[in-house]
Amino acid sequence: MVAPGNVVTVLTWPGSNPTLSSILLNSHMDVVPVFKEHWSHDPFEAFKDSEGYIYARGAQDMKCVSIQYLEAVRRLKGEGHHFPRTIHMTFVPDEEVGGHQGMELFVQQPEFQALRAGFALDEGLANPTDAFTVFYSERSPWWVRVTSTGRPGHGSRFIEDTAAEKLHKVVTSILTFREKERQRLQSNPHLKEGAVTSVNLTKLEGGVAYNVVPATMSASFDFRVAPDVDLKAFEEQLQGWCQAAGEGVTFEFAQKWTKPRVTPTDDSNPWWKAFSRACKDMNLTLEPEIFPAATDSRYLRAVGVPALGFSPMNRTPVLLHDHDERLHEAVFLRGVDIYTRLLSALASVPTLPGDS
Ligand SMILES: CSCC[C@H](NC=O)C(=O)O
Ligand SMILES: [Zn+2]
Ligand SMILES: [Zn+2]
Repeated sequence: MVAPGNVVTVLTWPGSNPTLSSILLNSHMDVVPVFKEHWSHDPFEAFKDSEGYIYARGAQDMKCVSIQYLEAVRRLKGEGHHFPRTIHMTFVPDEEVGGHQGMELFVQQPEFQALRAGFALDEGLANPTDAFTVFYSERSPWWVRVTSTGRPGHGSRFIEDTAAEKLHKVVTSILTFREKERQRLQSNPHLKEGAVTSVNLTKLEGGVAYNVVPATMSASFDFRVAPDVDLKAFEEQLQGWCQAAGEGVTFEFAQKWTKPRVTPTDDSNPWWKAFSRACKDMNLTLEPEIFPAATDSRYLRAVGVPALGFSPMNRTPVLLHDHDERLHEAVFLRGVDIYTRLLSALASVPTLPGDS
């Protein structure tokens, strides 16, 4: 148990050489809510239609991956394989709301240290093309609430220095920045979504009556900061926008990740070498990218475990968190084949400098 009511389940397949670090196959157990009325089938029945599409909340995010890990290990064991490195499967809670009651705590516990993870796989995203996306880093979620205070009064008057005017200035600064980043992404075909910083205005709060000018109003933003951004300078920029709007404008964080890490995707990283080699042997095309949102990989990378985000779903639209989340059975089953090969390769990576 990592926190009250939050359990991490670990399944272990011991390797033949216990001095080697292990392979961690992570997946989260929780899913996001549904709007049932917008679904073609009951989202909690895992209904398979006549074409072979499996409809379910979690079909992509990420029950598919948890089951594929289990099936790949089952197959390898059934075929009598035995690898040098231990394989652990971790099933964690709370990912969808930030992992604060899950992986964030687990990586600090002795039980995690005891796993001696050398490398981890975690979730990725579907890819609508023939290729498979693999994620080597993530953007940092910064959830920021800007609160503006000003002079109240009667709604019929030209009150000076109102909370709304100053909040409007901050909103404009931030949405102007948003547009700049959007243009930067749009104008450069080499840039993928995760390589620029995104922001959305997601909440506006304040006011009590039409004819009362409120003394305070707030706006909440979901920033996803690209991993190459200087975070100190970025926070100063936020401060600058608030200050420029006038007196009494402050901000606070509801989420603030400050330890972005990059898992190398070249042959200097033996795990990448084994992973990409196995994919090449299967004729899979890989598209390495930065994960646009946040997963538990960030906690693993931050404690020094190199991690790749990979959900083997090609020719599949990205439907996580969406209505009618679904996955074709053929893609799902091929994913089991893919993990079977990947695990054989990863659990056979020879002794590394950090091992023993
Ligand atoms: C920032 S904590 C929330 C984590 C969440 N992860 C999956 O969707 C996300 O919004 O990216
Ligand atoms: Zn997920
Ligand atoms: Zn999710």
